Amino acid sequence: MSKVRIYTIAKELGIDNAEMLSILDDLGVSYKSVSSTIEEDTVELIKGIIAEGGSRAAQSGAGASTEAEAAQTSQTQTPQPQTQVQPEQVAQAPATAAPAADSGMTAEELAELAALEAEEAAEQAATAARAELPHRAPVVTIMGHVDHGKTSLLDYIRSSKVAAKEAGGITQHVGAFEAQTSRGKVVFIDTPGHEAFTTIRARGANVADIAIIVIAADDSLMPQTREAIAHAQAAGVPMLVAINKVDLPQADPERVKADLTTINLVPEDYGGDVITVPVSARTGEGVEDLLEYISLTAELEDLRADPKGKFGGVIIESRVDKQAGVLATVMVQEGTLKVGDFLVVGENYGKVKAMTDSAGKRIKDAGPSTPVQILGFSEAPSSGELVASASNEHEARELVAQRQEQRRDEEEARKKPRLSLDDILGPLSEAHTVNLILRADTQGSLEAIQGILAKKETDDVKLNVMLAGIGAPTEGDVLLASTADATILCFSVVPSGAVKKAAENKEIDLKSYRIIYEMIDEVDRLIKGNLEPVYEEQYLGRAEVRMVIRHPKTGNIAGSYVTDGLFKRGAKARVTRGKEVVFEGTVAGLKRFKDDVREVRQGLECGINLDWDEVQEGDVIEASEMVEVEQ
Ligand SMILES: Nc1nc2c(ncn2[C@@H]2O[C@H](COP(=O)(O)OP(=O)(O)OP(=O)(O)O)[C@@H](O)[C@H]2O)c(=O)[nH]1
Repeated sequence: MSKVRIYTIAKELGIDNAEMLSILDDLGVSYKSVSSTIEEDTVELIKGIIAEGGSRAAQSGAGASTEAEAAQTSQTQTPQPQTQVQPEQVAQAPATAAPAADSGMTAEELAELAALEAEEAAEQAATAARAELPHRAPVVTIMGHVDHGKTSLLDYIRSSKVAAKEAGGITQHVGAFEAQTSRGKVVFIDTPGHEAFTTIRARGANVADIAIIVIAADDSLMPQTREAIAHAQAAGVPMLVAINKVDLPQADPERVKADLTTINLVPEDYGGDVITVPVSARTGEGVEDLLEYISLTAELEDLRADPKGKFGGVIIESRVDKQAGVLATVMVQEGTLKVGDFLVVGENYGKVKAMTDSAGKRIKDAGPSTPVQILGFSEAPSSGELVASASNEHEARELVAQRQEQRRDEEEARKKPRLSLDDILGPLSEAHTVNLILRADTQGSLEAIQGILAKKETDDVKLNVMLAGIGAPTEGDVLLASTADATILCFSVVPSGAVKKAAENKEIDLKSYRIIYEMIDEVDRLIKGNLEPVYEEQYLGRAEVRMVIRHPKTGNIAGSYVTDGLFKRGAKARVTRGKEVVFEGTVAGLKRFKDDVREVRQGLECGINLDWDEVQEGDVIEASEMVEVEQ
């Protein structure tokens, strides 16, 4: 029985890939990706379903609908889902006692539920609104080991996919170019390499939608291949593997695929979901397939942007031309950029005096996923800086002033560190993960270290080895660490002065070890630092209230005698009268005679302020404190 690729059959049937996957889900057919194959029988079944039209959901028995149907329904409905809860309903919810009784929920629970529903409805509305936006072209970056053919691949695509007329117009490198493929436009970032990619990310921008990892078929996985993969994974960008140089007699694409499995990237032929495409940048073999896979991946990513929305873009690169002045390449991400617009980058602004597309043609406006070179900045912005627009010069200046003020505030705040809830508890949304970049002298040491680390993970703290590389750490590692808040641990390799300095500048922990167990101790410390602290109540002491001193300002003070242990200011206090606990609170103040003191020991008299006016002679106050316990 022959098998057919999912995307091929989708194309044949004239439905998009997402819908095809949805039908397969309904039928309970398992697949890895759109390039997985399915049996002819299944294809016949799908053809039948499509011919029957709307009966698909019924046939599945689960009542599930495809995305296409969902989209149709949302179009026929009012824009806001019917279940949406209006804010005033949320506000009223706590007061509606009757439904609370009916549903068995408290008023608070009902309010919480209503708030959740409102949030969900708002999310649905946002998703529905987004689904109405037009698609945009994917932005692709090419990464891989030195000499594996990144530049050659870009050159091949540029020379074959940029219209000949326009190709003549390319006089200089602008950092990105647009290729026309049979499935539409694809934008390529023209500076290959993972450092360039992560430099942009380190400034807070994500410019590439898809990463192509180029691996030479005669060389297979090399140190920078692993680095490139780690950088793409850290960015959460989908990857396609281009196995290049397949024209060479010594090319061994199968070895590349087998090697990929050793770093947990399992190619489709091996039952995984990593798409590998054999190509030759020299002969052009496989390049069409690669472009096809790029478009398929983009389709699944459902890339959309609003050309009418607020403009947002990223600086790809900039340079100073002796005659023209500052030339900056901007990737338009949202909205439309027009000649005459005011742009704000960091704390500078400029006016777009002239704009050219990546083929060197003068243009007046540019929509999403368009790289443009603009003239108008007085200072060269850095790649990765975000670009915003302002409607006039006044607004641009105001935005710059706001940013300057914000920066000063942040600098001030940094000078006097204040603990936030996040500092104490850690960000609530994030699981505790320790990100590590490992560098060692040999593959053997790396494997030994990873073996030990795998046993260190606990349910509470996960270790994420973003990159395990042979050789000294690089500046690229420091960049990666800075975007992922990772620690770099080196075993038997030492960083160069430049890398050390880069780590210092970016405040990255970079440590070198000669003894594996010292390195593991460090990991233990990192794990410990990420564990939620566990506190235990510990008894401190007991005091008897012998008289109550009325105090108009601070409230009543319990004149007491410490019969056991000690009392501390700030300790927890529990007051018992006879056998009954009458108050629980804190020791707000502690006095010996007229002086405020931190603690009072057994056998001494003191004044205890509990911030509670009902204390009586004869009450017993017990003090305790919460102490962190070793785990
Ligand atoms: N036979 C063959 N040679 C190729 C192919 N692709 C690239 N090369 C050659 O491999 C060498 C390196 O190619 P580049 O494109 O410069 O590689 P790169 O990855 O951009 O290298 P760096 O920019 O130095 O990181 C050049 O001599 C290319 O001509 C290919 O598909 N087949």
